[in-house]
Amino acid sequence: MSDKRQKAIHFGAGNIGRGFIGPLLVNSGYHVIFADVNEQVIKQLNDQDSYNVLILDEDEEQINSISDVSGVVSTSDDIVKEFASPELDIVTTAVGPSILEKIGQTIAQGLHARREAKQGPLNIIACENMINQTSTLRNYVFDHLSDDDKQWVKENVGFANCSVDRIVPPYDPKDSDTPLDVGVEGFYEWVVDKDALQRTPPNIQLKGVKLTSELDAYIERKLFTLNCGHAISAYLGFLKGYKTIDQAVRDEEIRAVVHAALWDEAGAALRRKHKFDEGEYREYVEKIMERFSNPRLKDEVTRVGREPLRKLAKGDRLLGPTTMALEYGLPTDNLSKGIAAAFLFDYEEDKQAVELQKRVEKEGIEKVVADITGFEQGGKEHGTILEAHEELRKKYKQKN
Ligand SMILES: NC(=O)C1=CN([C@@H]2O[C@H](COP(=O)(O)OP(=O)(O)OC[C@H]3O[C@@H](n4cnc5c(N)ncnc54)[C@H](O)[C@@H]3O)[C@@H](O)[C@H]2O)C=CC1
Ligand SMILES: O=P(O)(O)OC[C@H]1O[C@](O)(CO)[C@@H](O)[C@@H]1O
Repeated sequence: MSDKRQKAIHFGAGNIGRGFIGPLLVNSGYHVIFADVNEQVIKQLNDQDSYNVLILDEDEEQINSISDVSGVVSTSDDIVKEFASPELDIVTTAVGPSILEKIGQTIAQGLHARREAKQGPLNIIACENMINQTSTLRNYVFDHLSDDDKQWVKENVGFANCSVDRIVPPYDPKDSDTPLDVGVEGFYEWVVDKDALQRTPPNIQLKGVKLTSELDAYIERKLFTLNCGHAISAYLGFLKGYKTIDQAVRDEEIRAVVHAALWDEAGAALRRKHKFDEGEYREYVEKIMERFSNPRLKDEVTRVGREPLRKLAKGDRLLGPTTMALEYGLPTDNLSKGIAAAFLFDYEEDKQAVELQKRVEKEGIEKVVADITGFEQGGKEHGTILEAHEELRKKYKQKN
């Protein structure tokens, strides 16, 4: 690697970091420095020349070798020093929404060091499954900056929101040559708010990234279609005893619910709000159903359903489209089945699932549904969810 090569720092050397964002930055010409708390992964990244990204599509066998990467432990001083490097151009994250607060402080220290070193502008993009996650990260960063640093950051650092879509489940180590290898689907979409970006010399063109001034439409389309359908497939699949998403969507009953939720309910609302072309949106939904059906991904329902309280947050993938559909007077029966199934996700290894089940046991399902969804007890939508919950509970939980 030449010393003058432009650098990117990516927080989170996990599935999406190694399987999507890192490779895309490398292909754009950056040397990528992964920053992670996992010291073993960081050591492997520094010890190995490269790792493989395996494309796991049904009709495609492809292996891409990713080199020109290194790692730093994100809690060490090394990461702060990297921020002061003249070659640093972009900082990205894929650590999980709940970790953004923690790395906010590290990024603030890094930006302070960059200002002290009199280095130039920079862009920061958080790639998490959450609406406007970079704005959230920016707030955490600002919590740790002095007034002078804040002024410098406002003038020199672009915080751009984005939408990020590629299914990258944990990869079975038995199937790979090295523990760093990842298995991904061929499809990917990374859409970034172009108006929030700072101009940074020498302006590397990010390859494979779509820049837009209409990010809200892309974010809602992705979260309320791909993530919504995924979550419904996961929760209904879990109830019916399926292990993976492809098994769940091959079940005719589940497939019908997911498809109707996406096309007739969430999709109908999205098409009204964002004026998406009907034909293009239909293709988008069909492509998503095909992606879910990919047996080579072996994507477990418990991974896709992870953290049900986050997924049941207002504005997230289940309640977001439901509220939007209700605003347009559209049906929500299938979305409500997905929501009801989320309340039955009693997966013992998931902390949020355990917490949710404890609340239901203690406070009763009527109250918990009302508190979490915001739909009033006695109201129509609350009733639809409760009815679906009762039906699913009786059918799959075999309790009276
Ligand atoms: N896996 C996927 O298909 C997709 C995931 N996402 C989003 O990307 C984010 C990451 O997801 P995954 O890659 O699946 O998770 P993951 O668990 O595979 O990776 C997260 C990584 O963050 C690291 N980490 C945790 N705390 C950290 C800290 N304080 N500093 C630095 N690194 C830290 C972990 O050690 C881990 O390597 C989530 O927000 C997820 O919603 C978005 C689109 C696709
Ligand atoms: O990563 P989260 O938000 O827990 O949700 C799982 C979702 O993330 C993805 O891994 C990537 O979008 C999807 O496969 C799935 O809908």
